[in-house]
Amino acid sequence: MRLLLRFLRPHKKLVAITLLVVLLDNTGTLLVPTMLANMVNTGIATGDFNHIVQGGALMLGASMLASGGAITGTYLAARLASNVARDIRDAIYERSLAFSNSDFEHFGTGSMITRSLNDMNVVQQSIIATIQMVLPLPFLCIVGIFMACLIDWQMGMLLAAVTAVVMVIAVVTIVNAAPIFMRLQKLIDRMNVVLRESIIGVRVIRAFTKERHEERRLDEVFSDYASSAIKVNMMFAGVDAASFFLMNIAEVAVLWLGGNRVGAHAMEIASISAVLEYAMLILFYIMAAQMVALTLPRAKACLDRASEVIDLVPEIRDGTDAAGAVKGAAADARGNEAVAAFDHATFKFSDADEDTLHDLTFTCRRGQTTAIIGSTGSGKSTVAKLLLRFHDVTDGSVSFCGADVRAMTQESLRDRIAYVPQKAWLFSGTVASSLRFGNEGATEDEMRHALEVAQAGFVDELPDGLQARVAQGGTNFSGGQRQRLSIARALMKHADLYIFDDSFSALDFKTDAALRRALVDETRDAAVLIIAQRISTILHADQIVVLKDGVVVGLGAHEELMRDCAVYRAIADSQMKGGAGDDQR
Ligand SMILES: Nc1ncnc2c1ncn2[C@@H]1O[C@H](COP(=O)(O)OP(=O)(O)OP(=O)(O)O)[C@@H](O)[C@H]1O
Repeated sequence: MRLLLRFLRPHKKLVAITLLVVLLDNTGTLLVPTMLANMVNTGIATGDFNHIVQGGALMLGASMLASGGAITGTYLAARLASNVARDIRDAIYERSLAFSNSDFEHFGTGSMITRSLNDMNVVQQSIIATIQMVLPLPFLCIVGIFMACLIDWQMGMLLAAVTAVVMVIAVVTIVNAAPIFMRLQKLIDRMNVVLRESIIGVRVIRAFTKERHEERRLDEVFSDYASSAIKVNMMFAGVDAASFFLMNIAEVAVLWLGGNRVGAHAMEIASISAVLEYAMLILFYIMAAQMVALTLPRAKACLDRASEVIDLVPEIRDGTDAAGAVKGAAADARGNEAVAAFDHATFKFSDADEDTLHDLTFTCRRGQTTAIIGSTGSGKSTVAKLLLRFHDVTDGSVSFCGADVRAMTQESLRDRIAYVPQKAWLFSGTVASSLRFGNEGATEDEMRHALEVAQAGFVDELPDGLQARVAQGGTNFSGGQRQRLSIARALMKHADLYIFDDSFSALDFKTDAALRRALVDETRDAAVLIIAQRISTILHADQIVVLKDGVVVGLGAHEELMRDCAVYRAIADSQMKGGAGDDQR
């Protein structure tokens, strides 16, 4: 609820106008029965035509107020709900941008999607229904009973008694239904997770002929959802039937007592219809409010789930950029300035038992290429993630241009790093829009130059060239083409540090060598960090860091390592024997 109030606050004016319009709508609705009774009791009974015309005109005014209020109220309520849902979605997305990898893992991608889309739809619909059906209820009950009392106090009391009984039944139903709705929301989440996994992994499922197994798994979650949904609908049906039954009982009671009161000359005949209308109006609104109230626990669960995301304090927090502002670090004897430096850096994933990286010390210098090699799982990509602050070290430090990365803002740090991730991911659009992701204001010449350096000449051969379509994830390109496009995207950025995380693995040896040759000029004024599995890719690096189980077991140039580092020698020997080590530059 706190979250809802927080997001309603910027729309204070719209909230006030909407409530006022809904109030006018209900006022008009409540005036009509009394006006009708007066018109019939006085005008028709006395044959006073003027009174009938005046009464009719007043009724027309009240009806117009009610219907105008209803139309405007519906529009304003929908507008308010859409704005609030949009703002919460924006807030969820904005918060997710600050998430570290473990923050993301905490929620899961499927759940993040459900929270942003499905949950917010529920909230949006609930806001509209609450404004129209729940909020007017106290006003309608109090004023309706009051108007009935004005007509005849015994009839008013009868209406008050019926209203109280129906209210109690409604509250009991709502309390019992709440847990089922909560469960329903969790099951939607679960369906989303399982469905997403099956759709993304459909090729693997087919390749392993696991279709039956997946069908069973999906059927299980769908069935769970279906049985809960059936329970809910049974409850709705029960509530519906009970409400109509009570409405009919109330009608009979009003007619019976009304008849007696008219017989006793305590009330006029048309007043029965006015009280009856108040009874029906109040009971209809209680019934509608009850239906809406049944869904409110679900909306509350959705809001709570949004709060969990929005109020999560991200694992990675911005520094002030003041104390540790990037000031440039000391240069080495050859005048190469330190860009990124690991100083006894240790890192452990929160759910891991052991350190993933342990006591790392090395420096990436401007104008130099540093390479990291090691067996799979040795922690190479984690080094890149620490530099980008997707995670923070658990001990020691990582600094960038002389400042501890934790003292910088994430934006100022990442602005100065160009990163080619291990898994080349491209956003849907065109080749040009993909490249502009790295530099919004890039000219066509700049894009062509980056493509040339990245050996992505194939773009020129596409019928639409730079305007060629890129599917989501870049799936309409081959793995090697994707890699080259994502390298070109990184090159669009003028950075202090270029990180290539296993970015040449899908390239043939010739392209790999040509690309690295072209990169030398392109990255002359920056530090380059290449993470690779192939010796041939890193052979000419100024320094090579050899990782084994998260520990640096060798640091130096190729020849030194071949001489002094058994792990490096073993990797090189295994690749040379396979012929992969031939440098084809
Ligand atoms: N989110 C995570 N939670 C827990 N452990 C993780 C997580 N991500 C990676 N690891 C573990 O950290 C270790 C290092 O992973 P990393 O991706 O850095 O290895 P890598 O050397 O880049 O491997 P590869 O060459 O296969 O890409 C692995 O043992 C991996 O299981």
